[in-house]
Amino acid sequence: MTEFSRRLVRRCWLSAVQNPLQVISFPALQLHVSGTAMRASQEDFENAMNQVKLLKKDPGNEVKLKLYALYKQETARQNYVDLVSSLTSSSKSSSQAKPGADRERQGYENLVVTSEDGITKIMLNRPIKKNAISTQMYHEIMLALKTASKDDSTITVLTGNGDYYCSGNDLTNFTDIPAGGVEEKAKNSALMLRDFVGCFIDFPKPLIAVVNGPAVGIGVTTLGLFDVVYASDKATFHTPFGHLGLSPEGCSSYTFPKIMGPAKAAEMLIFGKKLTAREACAQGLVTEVFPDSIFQKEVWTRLKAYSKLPPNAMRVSKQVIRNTEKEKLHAVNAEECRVLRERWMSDECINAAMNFLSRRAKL
Ligand SMILES: CCCCC/C=C/CC(=O)SCCNC(=O)CCNC(=O)[C@H](O)C(C)(C)COP(=O)(O)OP(=O)(O)OC[C@H]1O[C@@H](n2cnc3c(N)ncnc32)[C@H](O)[C@@H]1OP(=O)(O)O
Repeated sequence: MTEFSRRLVRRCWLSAVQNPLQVISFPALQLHVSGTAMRASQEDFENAMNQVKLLKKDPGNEVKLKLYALYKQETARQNYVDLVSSLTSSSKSSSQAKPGADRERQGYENLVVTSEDGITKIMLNRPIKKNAISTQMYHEIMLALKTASKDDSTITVLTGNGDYYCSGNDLTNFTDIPAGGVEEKAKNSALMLRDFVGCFIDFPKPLIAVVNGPAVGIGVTTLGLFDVVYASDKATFHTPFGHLGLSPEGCSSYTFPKIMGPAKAAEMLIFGKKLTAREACAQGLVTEVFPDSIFQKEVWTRLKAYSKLPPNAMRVSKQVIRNTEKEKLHAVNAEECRVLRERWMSDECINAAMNFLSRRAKL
């Protein structure tokens, strides 16, 4: 490693620890002082990124992840925009509901959770990031599901705000490396993922996915654990695990072959074949597809009718259908998380995540 890159890496690391919200600044570059904060200009930042690409020696996965964690901090201002956008969409969503009839649950940063007409609706609300699931969102979704499992609604719905249903795991989740390094990160992530998927396996009431747009990764794999999946004809279903150096999760290694047969499941889970909504419906992953123009109206009319059915009968029927599988599903979940823990530490996976973060690759 050259002296420059050593200083660059050290500076990045110190910057991350000391100034988590400060725009990245590099010692080899001229710094601009604005008020009390020191900020590198956009040009400085781009120069530094180019210098990193020119490093002769690979600084290793851990350092690369730290660099990209800092790279993402350049977008701290974007977080402000995200937050404002989520506030705007929350108020839009509540304005669609009848005044006074809708009970909005407070305290979620990236979800809007409402209960009305016997239906608890959990809406992923990070449209500017295509509803990618951040670490905080995993915890929020778990909390929302646990709360919904005990509330007085009869059915629970998961959907997305904006043009996407969900773009999968937030690929910046892995740039936040704890003191114990990548291994500790992988261990913690596997534990969190196991709990997250466990909440879907154990959910006691009818669980319905209203897939309003494209679904990626874990947004697709968990669909095998829903009771009913309605999709807009604009939705697509993509599990690009091969491209990302990953392996299946969400119990899809078990549910997908069962739902669509092993060959179709392999095309999706090994080769990352993207399905249209109609293909996903033909293969049994989706219950019914609706033209996007009438999707919301048709689906919610139907769900409101379903929500009036006797709640205990619905609950018991779900249990009869699902309970024999529960133990198997928990075992599959544990095994998928064990394999993923290894995958997350692999060069294949780390390089794929960095290619996305450095804007070199998209699906
Ligand atoms: C942590 C433990 C649990 C782990 C569980 C594991 C799960 C596995 C998976 O889920 S694998 C799937 C991971 N997802 C992806 O690989 C999708 C990556 N995203 C894309 O390829 C594209 O963004 C897109 C095709 C979804 C949409 O492309 P489009 O051109 O329409 O839009 P943008 O790319 O401009 O996206 C808008 C902003 O949203 C950010 N973003 C989108 N998806 C993600 C994501 N998954 N992670 C992080 N960020 C995402 C994107 O970066 C843009 O942000 P910007 O405006 O700041 O640039």
